Amino acid sequence: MKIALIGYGKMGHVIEQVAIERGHTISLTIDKDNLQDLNKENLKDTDVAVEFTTPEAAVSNYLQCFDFNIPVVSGTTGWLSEKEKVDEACTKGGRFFYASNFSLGVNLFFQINKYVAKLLWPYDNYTAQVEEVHHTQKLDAPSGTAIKLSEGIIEHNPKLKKWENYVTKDRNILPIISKRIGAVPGMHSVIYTSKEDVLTIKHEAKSREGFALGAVLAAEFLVKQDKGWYGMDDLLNL
Ligand SMILES: NC(=O)C1=CN([C@@H]2O[C@H](COP(=O)(O)OP(=O)(O)OC[C@H]3O[C@@H](n4cnc5c(N)ncnc54)[C@H](OP(=O)(O)O)[C@@H]3O)[C@@H](O)[C@H]2O)C=CC1
Ligand SMILES: O=C(O)C1=N[C@H](C(=O)O)C[C@H](O)C1
Repeated sequence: MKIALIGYGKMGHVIEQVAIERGHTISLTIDKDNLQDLNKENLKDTDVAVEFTTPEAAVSNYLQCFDFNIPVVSGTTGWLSEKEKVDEACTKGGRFFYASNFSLGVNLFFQINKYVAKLLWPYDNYTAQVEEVHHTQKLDAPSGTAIKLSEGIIEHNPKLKKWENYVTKDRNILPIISKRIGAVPGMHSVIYTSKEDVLTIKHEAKSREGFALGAVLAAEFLVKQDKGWYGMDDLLNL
């Protein structure tokens, strides 16, 4: 496959490595300083774009690619308040694959998380909390993964009404605690605490390679699909 990389930062570089290892070529690299190169002429030899940029840039990058009939895989977090625009574009012909976290382990964690939430919610002695730790360059908080974990818990716990990104003793609110430390690639925990014990489910990324491999596998999957919005549950048959 010929892959256009949109966003050539920490993730863009690791995706390039993994894509080449899997026999793909990079047809185009777009970063903040050459945005004008994202055009029809430059994309004519591209099969799929892989987009890891910023919350502000992501949606306009997707829509531009769809206009040129290029399918997009994206892992950029923090833009989902604009989800409707992308939904609409996908009904009109856009091919899109989105995951807030492309690692296999985290996608299994999403499933385990819902199961544990279903088991534990009737026990009033436990209170839940989500914690995420990332490198100090991360722009958004809470992380996209922490939001998805929290939505999974709230879906299965009728006592919880919403999540908030602060510590609270309100038992109707699920707190998400965000920490920014050094170069941590990504750590997520769901913690249930009672007077007697603590039950923790935790995922720790050792590097960015797991995210990059997931994104390249998603690109290989997306080029074979029809228009629409896809995610890791489609890729992994979860
Ligand atoms: N889904 C997943 O599995 C993962 C998701 N992420 C998410 O991916 C995103 C990127 O992460 P990361 O690579 O660490 O961040 P970086 O800051 O290292 O890279 C982002 C790159 O995008 C560039 N950029 C900014 N604006 C534009 C634009 N309009 N068009 C094209 N490129 C642009 C930046 O350029 P410049 O430096 O010049 O500003 C930078 O090189 C984040 O939202 C992060 O949360 C990260 C890891 C895994
Ligand atoms: O910004 C990052 O680095 C990461 N962002 C994603 C998120 O917001 O969930 C995924 C991963 O944890 C790394």
